[in-house]
Amino acid sequence: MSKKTILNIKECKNTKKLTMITAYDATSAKIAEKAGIDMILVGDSLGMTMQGNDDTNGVTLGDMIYHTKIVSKNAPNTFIVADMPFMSYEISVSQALESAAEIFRKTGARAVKLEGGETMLPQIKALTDAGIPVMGHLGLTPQRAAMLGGFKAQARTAKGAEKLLEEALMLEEAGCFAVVLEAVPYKIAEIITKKLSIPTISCGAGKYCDGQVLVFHDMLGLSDIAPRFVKKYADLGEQAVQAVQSYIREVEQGEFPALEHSFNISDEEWEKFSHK
Ligand SMILES: Nc1nc(=O)c2c([nH]1)NC[C@@H]1CN(c3ccc(C(=O)N[C@@H](CCC(=O)O)C(=O)O)cc3)CN21
Ligand SMILES: CC(C)C(=O)C(=O)O
Ligand SMILES: [Mg+2]
Repeated sequence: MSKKTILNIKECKNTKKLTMITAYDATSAKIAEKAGIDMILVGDSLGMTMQGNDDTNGVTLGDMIYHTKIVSKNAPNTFIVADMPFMSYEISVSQALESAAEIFRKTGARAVKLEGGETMLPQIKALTDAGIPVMGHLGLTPQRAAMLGGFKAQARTAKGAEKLLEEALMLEEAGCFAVVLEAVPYKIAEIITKKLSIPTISCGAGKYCDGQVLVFHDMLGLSDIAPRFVKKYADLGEQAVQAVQSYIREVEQGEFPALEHSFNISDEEWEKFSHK
């Protein structure tokens, strides 16, 4: 399987559901590529999954570059999108261009994702004009959680839904090749999906979007947070604790390491040594 382009991704609208998962390190990148995912997101959710913070706002451009480089190297045939972290693009168009250029040059990401609607249109236009594909992100935009009153579902009023639809259309017009809709009612996401000609990617936006994204750690049961839109496909966190407990018990009881985990020496050499 070879690396997709933004054209391949756009073509998936109305033909094939797009699948996306986050990855932050070599292990998750290899697993995602081996499984055959369409796109990997190096999400700023790494501030929570990798760094153990309560939000994503502590993540720096340097952090994103570090993790995206590792992911690109270990998933060389998968389309990789890197999140632009908090305050690396909001200040000005030139800041956005410089930050995205650094990500693009140094990491092997094929696109960047940034959060926000109308106020980010100048940044989105400038990046796409400069040749850097942009994935939009609307609805619950975690970098603005403080303004939204927490990690709360969005567009649950008629007025909020109107605004969301308008902004989604603006993002398409500004040049985004796809847009993530996070934590919005599925009926609203369905309407937006029908009105846009670029793919919509659901993260808690229901089944009518053109694709879906989940955080690696959440779907594998390795995460502390559990938004209602996550389905746990495995319980690796619990299995890992049990495995470490078995290890502790076996070491303490002298069962591990056994002979099969140990190196031997030939009898001849042993004789020579032990008579010294
Ligand atoms: N590991 C991880 N998974 C994510 O999905 C994720 C991150 N980190 N970090 C960035 C944001 C934060 N996200 C979150 C975090 C919590 C809820 C949550 O607990 N929501 C509640 C309340 C919803 C409401 O009040 O409307 C829920 O029941 O889903 C939702 C999205 C989504 N993103
Ligand atoms: C949850 C997804 C959409 C994201 O932005 C992230 O992982 O950072
Ligand atoms: Mg993110």
